[in-house]
Amino acid sequence: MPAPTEFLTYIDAKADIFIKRLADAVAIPSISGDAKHRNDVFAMADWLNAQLRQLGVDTQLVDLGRHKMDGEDLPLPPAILGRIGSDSSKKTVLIYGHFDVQPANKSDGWDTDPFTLVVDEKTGRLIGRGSSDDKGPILGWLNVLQYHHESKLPLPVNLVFCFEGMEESGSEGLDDLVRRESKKGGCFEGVDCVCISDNYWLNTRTPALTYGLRGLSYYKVTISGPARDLHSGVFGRTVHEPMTDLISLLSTLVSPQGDILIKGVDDMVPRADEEEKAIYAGLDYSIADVEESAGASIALSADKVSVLMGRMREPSLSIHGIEGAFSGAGAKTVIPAKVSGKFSIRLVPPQTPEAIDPLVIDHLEKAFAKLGSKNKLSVENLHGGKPWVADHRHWNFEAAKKATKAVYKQDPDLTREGGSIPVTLTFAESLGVNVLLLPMGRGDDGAHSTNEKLDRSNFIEGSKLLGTYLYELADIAKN
Ligand SMILES: C[C@H](N)C(=O)N[C@@H](Cc1c[nH]cn1)C(=O)O
Ligand SMILES: [Zn+2]
Ligand SMILES: [Zn+2]
Repeated sequence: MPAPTEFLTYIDAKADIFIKRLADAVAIPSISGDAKHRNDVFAMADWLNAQLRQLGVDTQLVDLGRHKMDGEDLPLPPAILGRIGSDSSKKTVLIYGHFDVQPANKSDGWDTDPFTLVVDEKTGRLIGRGSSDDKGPILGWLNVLQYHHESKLPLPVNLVFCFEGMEESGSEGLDDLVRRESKKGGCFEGVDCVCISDNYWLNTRTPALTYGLRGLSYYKVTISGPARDLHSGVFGRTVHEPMTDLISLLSTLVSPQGDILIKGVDDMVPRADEEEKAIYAGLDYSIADVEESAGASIALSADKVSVLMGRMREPSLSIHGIEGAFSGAGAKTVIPAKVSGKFSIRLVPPQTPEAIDPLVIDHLEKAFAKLGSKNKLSVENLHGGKPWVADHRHWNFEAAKKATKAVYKQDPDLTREGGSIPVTLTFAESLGVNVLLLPMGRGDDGAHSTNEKLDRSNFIEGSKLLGTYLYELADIAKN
């Protein structure tokens, strides 16, 4: 059964109201990685919970306990579990999304306030933190619900929702909840498949279905020594400087060409054969696409296949920042007493955080010993998640392919995502069902970056896509 034409026209007709709702969601700065914003993540959970309830979803807020972040003991934001429909003749689809966002400050280089959604009428861009990652896609599901609620039409499938507020900070507490609720009698019992809309097309033209994610291992390496910050004129060339040690250590991790220099990490991954390379060669992607979304001509290679493999099927190591370093305006002549370098490794099968941790720690300890410094080293793993790859020949993907064809009049690219959604593998393993990633946004949305946006057409056509996918699933269930 195709999606009713009325559904498609309804989504078009209500576009401005849906954009207003996205503006309300973006206005809540639900930054999970910043203790100062923890109340906002709670406020965002309440906002979303109220929206779901208004649209007929039976929900509960689940307390996930507490955790330590940057030495502070904090309450974890609740997960929202919901259900609408319990018709045993219909398929049951679990929808996951996250309502937390990455940090954003105007001073990072945003052109506008990150938490005020700007509708750029000229370009059709909806600009604001979380517009693409992941508030826009979550609101896409609300748009689908709203049509059915207002038209008093039953959904073509039963829906179970699992929304969390800690995805950008390691999904703390969620794995246990998913495992618990997947058991007999749990909220997820009877789920036939999972759909996650939380990644991006490869480019700006071709819709995508995604069957793989990289995992993640995030590290904080701290060097401390002096009892306090020191004057470089008084102590320079007199003491071991933590920042000098840290920069030396960080420079041993990865080459400027992206090769990971920690022994054993790159070697863990089997090489791609010609058949696999042909998959990457067939994707609608070019070096111009990567350079356009990066905003500069800085691709590591001129070869499309090697660039795509670097993003989709190889591990990568990125250095993110240095806590405790002087970063203000002016020229302060300080020797910082304690500095922490933050870096992460994106993992691919068969790598896991457990297998990578000892290699990283051993590497850092040996490299630090070589410096002959009297400072102190400590290494922490802040969070991690395993990589995931799914069977894209499954009926869950077939339904999404048909829906894409119906809405976008195009076949989707089949992609593996370079980013991570830690809970994906937990869903796949605990429920034993297929998981599909159905992205709403484009490759140039700038998720995690400045001026994050979602194109109006992706929000509106993407909402149609999510609804149409549910109808295609119901159709497959009947045949
Ligand atoms: C792909 C997804 N939208 C996303 O952005 N995931 C994050 C997850 C994460 C882990 N630590 C911090 N964030 C990502 O891939 O970075
Ligand atoms: Zn993200
Ligand atoms: Zn996300």
